[in-house]
Amino acid sequence: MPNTQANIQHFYIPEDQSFYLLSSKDAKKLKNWFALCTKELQRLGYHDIQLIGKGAFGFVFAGTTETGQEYVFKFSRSDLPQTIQDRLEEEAYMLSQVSHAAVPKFIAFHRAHNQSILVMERAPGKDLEEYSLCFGKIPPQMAIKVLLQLLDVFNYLHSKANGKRIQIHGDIKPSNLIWDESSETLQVIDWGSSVFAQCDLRGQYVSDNFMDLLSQDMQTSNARLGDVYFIGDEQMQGQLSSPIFDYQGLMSTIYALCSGQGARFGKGVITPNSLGLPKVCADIMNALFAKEQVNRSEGIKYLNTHQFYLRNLVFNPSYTPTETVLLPCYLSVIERDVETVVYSSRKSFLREEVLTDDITIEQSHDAQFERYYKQYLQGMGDNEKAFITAVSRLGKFPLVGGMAIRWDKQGIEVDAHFTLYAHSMQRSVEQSLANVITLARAIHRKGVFKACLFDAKMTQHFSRESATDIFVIDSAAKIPYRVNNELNDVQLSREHSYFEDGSDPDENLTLPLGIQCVINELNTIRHSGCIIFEVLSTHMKIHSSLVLLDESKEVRFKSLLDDIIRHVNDINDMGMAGFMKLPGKDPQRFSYAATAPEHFYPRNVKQRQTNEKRNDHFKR
Ligand SMILES: Nc1ncnc2c1ncn2[C@@H]1O[C@H](COP(=O)(O)OP(=O)(O)OP(=O)(O)O)[C@@H](O)[C@H]1O
Repeated sequence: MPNTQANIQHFYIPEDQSFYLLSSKDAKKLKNWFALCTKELQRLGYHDIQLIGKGAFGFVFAGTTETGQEYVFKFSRSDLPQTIQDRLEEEAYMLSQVSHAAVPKFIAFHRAHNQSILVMERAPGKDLEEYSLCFGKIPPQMAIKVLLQLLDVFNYLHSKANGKRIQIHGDIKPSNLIWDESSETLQVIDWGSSVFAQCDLRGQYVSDNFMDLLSQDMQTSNARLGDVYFIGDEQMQGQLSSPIFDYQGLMSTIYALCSGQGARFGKGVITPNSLGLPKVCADIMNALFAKEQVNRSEGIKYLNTHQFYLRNLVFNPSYTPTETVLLPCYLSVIERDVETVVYSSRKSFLREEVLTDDITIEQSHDAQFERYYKQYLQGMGDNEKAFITAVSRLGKFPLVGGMAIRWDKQGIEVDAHFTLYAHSMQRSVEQSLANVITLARAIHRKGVFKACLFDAKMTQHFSRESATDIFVIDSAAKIPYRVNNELNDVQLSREHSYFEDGSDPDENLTLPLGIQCVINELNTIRHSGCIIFEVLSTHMKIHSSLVLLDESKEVRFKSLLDDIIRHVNDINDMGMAGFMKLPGKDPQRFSYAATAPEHFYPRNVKQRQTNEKRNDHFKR
């Protein structure tokens, strides 16, 4: 088991280490590495090389062959332990075993200078996580298409026909499904968790003969963990590998896509019955999410025997359910590329939860498991995990701002302000914000949760040789801000300092008096946003997203921000400290609610459609 204590060092943990938050040395190393990969691929005769994705294990490039075929090159991260890097070769082998139209073909596996590269065909389209971030919750008719196509892949994968071994994918989730909008077809990628199944769907050992059974250690699971945000109980508990894993991944995927979330944890609050799905689909989802294994197995059986019924469900393309905006997001006048990073007080949020070891599988060397630990999800209840995950998802939009949620006896009080830099994503962002609120309403606790979203491209970096040296300050270093008069009618903003309720456990950096005085004076000028100081032994970062709301004070505001830079070398402590100011009118209040209201796809759509058609005809 990884040492939890050792992993929990900083409170404000970015979801993913943004390139823009790396020290200049690390950023240069990564840039050089990308350049090297690109050069290497060009040398091999590929053109139009671009970085198209990154995951926990590696980076993915795309390139085109001389004959115009598009390939994908998956590089393992060179900073991972060798045992994990070797997994890419196993992934290549498992992919090479698959021959299905919905799976990109394996091309080659190379190892050069300690660097492994997996080459495969490029699946056309967008991965479904990105798709759902762009367009929000997917409609039920699309969900059914995704579901049926995945069942078709499973049908092939899990079959023993023609001497084939039962293979499981083991990591079905939105970002591993590439959706081609024009043909409405999907392709399944990322075979890094794929194994040959030890059991079939009925739980019978899979083996061709008796001797095989004797020679195999049937007590030890060969399962890979998959993504902890999407896997089911069987895989999480390290049971023998079976096709059940894929059905759990499938249902988590459909659930996440239909609810606009990035995980399955919220299913007890944003229930399958609240997603606007046809009742039969919600029933199947409920069965697959059931606590009792027997109900889950029944659900899979039902799903497989009722595919015909699902295929023939009728939807009304003009039907759009009404949606309530619980928290608005404001659109910036200018659209631009923002590298959003979320810093939140999730560590103190978790600290209140009882830490229990709910994982029994020996997974200490699994990178996914590390990620789970790093994000402090282990030991939390499902609703809390869902809430934290929903906040993290906000960081995937070009969105800046902040939010403070306070739980009290009557419910929650929410102070928030968000600005979105891509107008087309407004619906998706507002759905994600609504999810944060719905999940917060289902959690009973006392205290405050705070989250700041800022653009990592605006972060100011300072470096020094060692912890006892002073930081080198570039004369051009400036804390950026923008001026906005649009919010002038808003009442004086409320400050949310992380110190506001006395000494905050999330704060472990003591700022020098000079900076504290500047912050106090800044607080008297109408502005919103956040400023966060992060001091490491040889690297210091000042993250910010400041909006001045009183133009008449601009000269003073600017000079105070310059004063902060001047005082940087008075800091003789390490850790983090931050301040957030929200322009909030009155904070919004919401009562507690254990679950979202029920909502199914309306029945008799066919009849309504026919009536509508008849009326249309009549009008003509
Ligand atoms: N064959 C492919 N065709 C198109 N896009 C691909 C392909 N393979 C990978 N990608 C893109 O690269 C991203 C990362 O790839 P992949 O999921 O295989 O990496 P990983 O390191 O295993 O990620 P994870 O952390 O999800 O396990 C995908 O989400 C997808 O956008």
